[in-house]
Order: sequence, then C-alpha cells, then structure tokens
Amino acid sequence: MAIKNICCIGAGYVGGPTMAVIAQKCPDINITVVDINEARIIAWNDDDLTKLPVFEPGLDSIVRETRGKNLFFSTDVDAAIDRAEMIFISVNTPTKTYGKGKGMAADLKYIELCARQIAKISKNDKIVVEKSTLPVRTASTIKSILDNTGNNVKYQILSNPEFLAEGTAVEDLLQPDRVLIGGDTTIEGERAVAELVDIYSNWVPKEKILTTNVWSSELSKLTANAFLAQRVSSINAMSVICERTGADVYEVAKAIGMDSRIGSKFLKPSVGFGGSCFQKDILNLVYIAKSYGLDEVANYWEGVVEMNNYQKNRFSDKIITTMYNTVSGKKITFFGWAFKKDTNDTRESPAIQVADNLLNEQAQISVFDPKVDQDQVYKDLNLLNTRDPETNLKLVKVLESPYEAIIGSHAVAILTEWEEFRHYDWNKIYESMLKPAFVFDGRGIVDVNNLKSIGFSVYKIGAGNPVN
Ligand SMILES: NC(=O)c1ccc[n+]([C@@H]2O[C@H](COP(=O)([O-])OP(=O)(O)OC[C@H]3O[C@@H](n4cnc5c(N)ncnc54)[C@H](O)[C@@H]3O)[C@@H](O)[C@H]2O)c1
Ligand SMILES: O=c1ccn([C@@H]2O[C@H](COP(=O)(O)OP(=O)(O)O[C@H]3O[C@H](CO)[C@@H](O)[C@H](O)[C@H]3O)[C@@H](O)[C@H]2O)c(=O)[nH]1
Repeated sequence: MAIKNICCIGAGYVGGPTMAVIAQKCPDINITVVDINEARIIAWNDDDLTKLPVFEPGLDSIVRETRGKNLFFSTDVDAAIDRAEMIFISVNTPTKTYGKGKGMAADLKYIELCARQIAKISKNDKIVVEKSTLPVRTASTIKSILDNTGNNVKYQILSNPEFLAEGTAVEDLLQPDRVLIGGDTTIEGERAVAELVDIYSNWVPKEKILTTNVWSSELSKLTANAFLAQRVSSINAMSVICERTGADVYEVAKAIGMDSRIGSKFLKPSVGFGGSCFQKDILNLVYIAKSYGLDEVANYWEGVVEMNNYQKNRFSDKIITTMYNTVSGKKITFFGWAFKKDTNDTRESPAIQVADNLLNEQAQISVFDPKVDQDQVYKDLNLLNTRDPETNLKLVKVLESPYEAIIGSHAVAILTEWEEFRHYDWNKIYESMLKPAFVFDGRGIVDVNNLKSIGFSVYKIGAGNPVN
C-alpha cells in the first residue's frame, strides 16, 4: 500500500512546516493539516503569505507552491482523519500546570483527545505517527486508547520525532541530519515503518533514515534536547567564570570547539536558552527519572534548567547593579523579544523573565523586535501574573522602529541575536540616549571596541570586560 492521503493533527510550528515540505517533495500525496484553532487555519489559508501564523525563512514559497494543490489547511478534523491512511499527531505537549506532575510532567491531554478522535472516526486501518515530543512509552497509551475505544480497525503506532529548530525549520526539514522512525518489531510494524521510510526517501538519503524500536525513538528525542540544552548551560556556566577572571568565553568556546570530540556547534553563550522545547523536555525527563526513583539522574538534568534560570536572573541583576543599583523610573530598551533570531516565537523567551525582573524594580521598558508584535509582548508578560495588565501596559511600550524605541533610554539590552542589530547606526542610537549610555549584550553580538569608541559603556555576556 502506498500512502495517498496524510492527515496531520496540529497546524503549529511543527505541523505546518513539516507537512509543507512533505507536500513539496511528495506531489502524489494529498496532505491535510487540521487544527481546532480556527484563526490559525484561516491564517495558513491567507492569500497574503506574510500573514502565515509561523514565520520561517523559505516557508512562504513552499506554501505558495503546494497549497491548494496537494497541501490543505482545514478545521474539519473528522473528514481528514477519515480520508487518511497515515495520521501524524503534531499537537502541543506542554508542561502540566495542574495536578500530579505539575510544573514537570508533559501534559498529554491533547494527545489523548487526538487518539480518541482517531478511534471514533476511523473505519479502515491507519498508521498513526507520533510527531509531537512525548515521554517514553506514550505509544502504548495511544495504542490502548485506539484498541479499546475504536471500531476494531487495526492501528500501527510509529514514533517519528521532529528535530527541526525554529528559524531554520525549512533548511532542517530539507536536509535533516537524520530522520528517526521507531516502530513495532512485528511484521505489521515493520511494514508501517517501511511506508514512512518510503515517504522520507523522496528527498532524504537512505543512510540518514534511522529505524529503531518505538521506545528508543521516543527517548532519543528527549535525550537530544537534554544534551543540546546542557551544552548551552555548560557554556553559560563558563561565561560567569570568564567574567570574574578576565578570560573571554568566546575564545574559550573556540578553543574547546576545535577539539573534534567536543565540536564547535551550540557553544554560544547567551542570556539563557528559551523556546518551547528545551525546558519542557528536560523537566519531562526529570519527571520520568523521578517516577522510576532515579533521584540522582533527575537532579543531574534538573541542574541544566537551574543554570539557565540563574543565567537569566544574572543578566537582569547585572543591569541593575551596573546602573548604580537602581533602575526605578529608568527607560531600558530591549532589542529583541523572540527566543532566538529568525522566528516570531516567544515561548519561554529569556526576554520575558528579564523584563519581569526589571519591572519588579520599577523600570520602564520599550521593546523592539522585527517579528514580534505588541499584543504578543503583553500576552507574555500578563501570563506571568506578576502584576496587573494595566501596570504592564503603563510600564512597557512596544515600538515599530528601533530608533523610536531608543529615544530617551538609559540603556539598551540585547535579548535576541537578530542580524540587523549588528548593522544599526549605533552613533545615532548613542545620540538619542541619556548619558552614560549603557549597552547590555545578552547575545554576544556587538563589537565592544566600536561601541566603546562611540562612548557607550558596554557589558557583553562572558567577555570578561567589566563595564567602564
Ligand atoms: N516548535 C518546535 O520547534 C518543535 C520542534 C520539534 C518538536 N516539537 C514538538 O512538536 C509538538 C508540537 O509543537 P508546536 O511547536 O508545533 O506546537 P504548537 O502549539 O505551535 O501547535 C500545536 C497545535 O495543535 C493544535 N491542537 C491541539 N489539540 C488539538 C486537537 N485535539 N485537534 C486539533 N488540533 C489540536 C493546537 O491548536 C495548535 O495549533 C510538541 O510536542 C513539541 O514539543 C516542537
Ligand atoms: O549555542 C547556543 C545555541 C542555542 N542557544 C539558545 O537555545 C535556545 C534553543 O535554540 P535552538 O535549539 O536553536 O532552537 P529550538 O527551535 O528550540 O530547537 C531545539 O528544540 C527543538 C524542539 O524540540 C528541536 O527539534 C531542535 O532540534 C532543538 O535544537 C534559543 O534560545 C537559543 O538562543 C544558545 O543560547 N546558545
């Protein structure tokens, strides 16, 4: 059986781009991406491609090429499930905010709802693919729901975790380091795995398609994110030592990165990692370890998140102490709000925590981010529930131009590494700021000597150069 119809449940940062690329590479397969969020589906169908709900370089042209041909976005979940031979589940799996495992475990309610809906609708055999990031052994939960509430149709559950990073999603999908597919080791299981391998083989070299058992595949995803986040926390831990000793973390990163056993990637010091995945997935891993009574393992990984929280708070503390121990009534301009460059995603962005800390000290904040709008900034701050929305509205302004945002500021804080920040007219910025004019670079992107020659006092994370 060659797959002719795919349904993807969840039209988010993963579902949208992943299906767009499959549609482009497999013109003979009809793909319907469904979501219960009607506004999101409307945005995916917008003629104006700048309004797509997910900003990713290169995504608009793939959607232009495929949408309406073999790629469709719809709110009719039932019809798409019914039609499909293969169903990807790509819904959100956030950290639980209630009950047992609150603040740690993955909330699987959306996964379970999908499984129940698939069971209710399906009248012929289906391959169900876990695309969402899930705790190890979730496939058995899905299988149990499907088998016990379904219409006696046969299901194969595959695990096919997604490794794309935001901002480079299209590139990562077109040229993945590997594709991982976990399936049952039965004949039916192997057949289902082969169907999915066939789909990816349209553009991914065979040697990069790795097949494993389901549990290894599920756990590899959490492991990959834990290792990646651990690298960021490790280099951030060294950034503090560099600042205290006069060593330069960028030189240290280069020196260790040339060791082929360590490798040079993912060693950029920062104000902390953000994004919807790292913290959530590590906490999920910590919860799994604890649930097996493996407290030492749990504590080991929890340290990665603790280090990250320390780094975020350390940055806001640095701003406060440098600005003569008070930021009350002072205007601080944030360059960047997204959790990394080239995305409009702000989930768990370090900017949110840094802003919250500074607002607690009665600072006034103006924000400029090339891709994040005002509503999102207020939404992120209000979600913290630290103060009432009116106060956030009063203390925080979101501007559409960096040069407008900066007028009358005491300091600039760089929270996202957008390329354009490097090329701003820093002389002009200096002119419109109060003096002394401070720059706090949480992403290591500025040329310290150049800014100092203009007149700025500069702090660059990990650079071992005390502000002067
Ligand atoms: N964002 C990433 O870069 C990334 C990368 C790899 C893996 N992941 C994982 O992929 C999963 C999805 O992440 P995301 O960032 O795309 O999330 P998202 O929040 O952007 O999208 C999920 C979508 O699923 C929809 N949804 C939830 N329940 C539904 C239901 N019952 N029926 C139909 N639609 C439903 C939501 O409305 C939402 O639009 C998560 O498990 C995440 O950990 C994310
Ligand atoms: O050297 C580095 C690399 C990253 N970061 C920060 O770490 C966070 C995460 O960055 P990145 O991993 O590039 O983006 P994500 O989109 O969160 O992607 C991660 O999370 C996804 C969701 O699970 C996985 O699919 C990807 O493989 C994994 O890289 C961001 O805040 C980055 O600024 C650093 O501070 N220093």
